[in-house]
Amino acid sequence: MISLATIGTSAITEHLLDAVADSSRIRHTVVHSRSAARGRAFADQVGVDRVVTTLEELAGSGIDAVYIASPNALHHDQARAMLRAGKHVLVEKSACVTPAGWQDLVDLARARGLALLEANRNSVWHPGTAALREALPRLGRIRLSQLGYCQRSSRYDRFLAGQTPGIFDPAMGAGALMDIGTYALEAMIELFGQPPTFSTEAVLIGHQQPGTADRQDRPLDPSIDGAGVLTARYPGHLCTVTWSKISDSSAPSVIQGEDATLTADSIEDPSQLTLTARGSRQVIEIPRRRIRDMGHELEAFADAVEDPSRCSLPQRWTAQRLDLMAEIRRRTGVRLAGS
Ligand SMILES: NC(=O)C1=CN([C@@H]2O[C@H](COP(=O)(O)OP(=O)(O)OC[C@H]3O[C@@H](n4cnc5c(N)ncnc54)[C@H](OP(=O)(O)O)[C@@H]3O)[C@@H](O)[C@H]2O)C=CC1
Ligand SMILES: O=C1CO[C@H](CO)[C@@H](O)[C@@H]1O
Repeated sequence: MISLATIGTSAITEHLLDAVADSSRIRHTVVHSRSAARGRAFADQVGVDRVVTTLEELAGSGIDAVYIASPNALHHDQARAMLRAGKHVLVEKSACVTPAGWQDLVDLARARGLALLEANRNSVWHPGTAALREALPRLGRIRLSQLGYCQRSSRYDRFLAGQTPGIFDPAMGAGALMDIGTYALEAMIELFGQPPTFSTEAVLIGHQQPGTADRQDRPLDPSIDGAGVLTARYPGHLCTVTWSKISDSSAPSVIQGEDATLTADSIEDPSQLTLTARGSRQVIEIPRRRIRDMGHELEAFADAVEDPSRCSLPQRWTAQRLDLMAEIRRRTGVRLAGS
């Protein structure tokens, strides 16, 4: 039984713990919070005894593994401290702000024989993503694809009111690309590989500075991306990827081949795929226990703890995506702390 600690006491840790409750291989034993009171309240809610408030205590707490669900900018240092203490690490997306930070963690995990995975819900361990990959050969030559994840953030109103919630804070390694663009880009890389060339644009948002309310064309400071688009050029195939935290889309993701078209209801949590060929239509239902089911990545992590060599391929996908995201930020003028 793998003894697991959690870092972070927000809703996503609760989702992960729903999956832990279903697992016969992982047990939640320690809660880390910066605040003893918040940690205690969370630990009581999820039925755990031990609460720690520092990484040093966590490192010495006898756990085998850690799930890190703090803001992106903190992931690298927290993961590094845990790997150095000999703990396996499952770290939320985006795993690191920079590709170099991720490579540093991968090198450390390999040197110590530890599992290190990014907690990508829609990586190939998601049965919907796996089904998408399996269906691709039935499409014939792929010519056009549109992948997207656009969801207006519940925290956007606070941003509009002049606050900077973590998810829109450059200091926290956040923004639309890092928060949800990551899912569609991960899918693109897993399905089609790293694009040889691409073009990209972003919608930058920021707080009005005094005296600039009438200057909509003026770059705002500090600025972060609210939405973005990328067009990847593969040989004979164009793939457009869209992401937004300031507007919603219910449009499905679509992959068009010369022989058939494949549609996914959502790219971050595919639950229904439709394969349409001339004159035929096949619907593929992907059973799921709940919305935001983290059970697949949790079981993949348990497998990786048993055999850390299983991390190599997903680690490479993470590295490729973080490289791509760094280049997108460079081209679109998004400056995150530490990058
Ligand atoms: N897989 C998925 O579906 C989802 C993944 N995520 C990912 O989870 C991670 C956390 O996201 P989210 O919950 O929105 O983030 P929050 O800003 O809500 O922070 C999460 C936790 O981190 C701790 N924390 C917050 N701010 C700081 C800080 N400045 N310094 C140190 N610790 C801090 C807090 O725990 P405490 O105060 O107890 O220390 C908090 O509960 C991100 O990487 C995000 O991308 C998020 C949502 C869904
Ligand atoms: O991964 C994620 C999925 O969707 C959330 C919004 O509900 C995001 O904020 C989050 O980071």
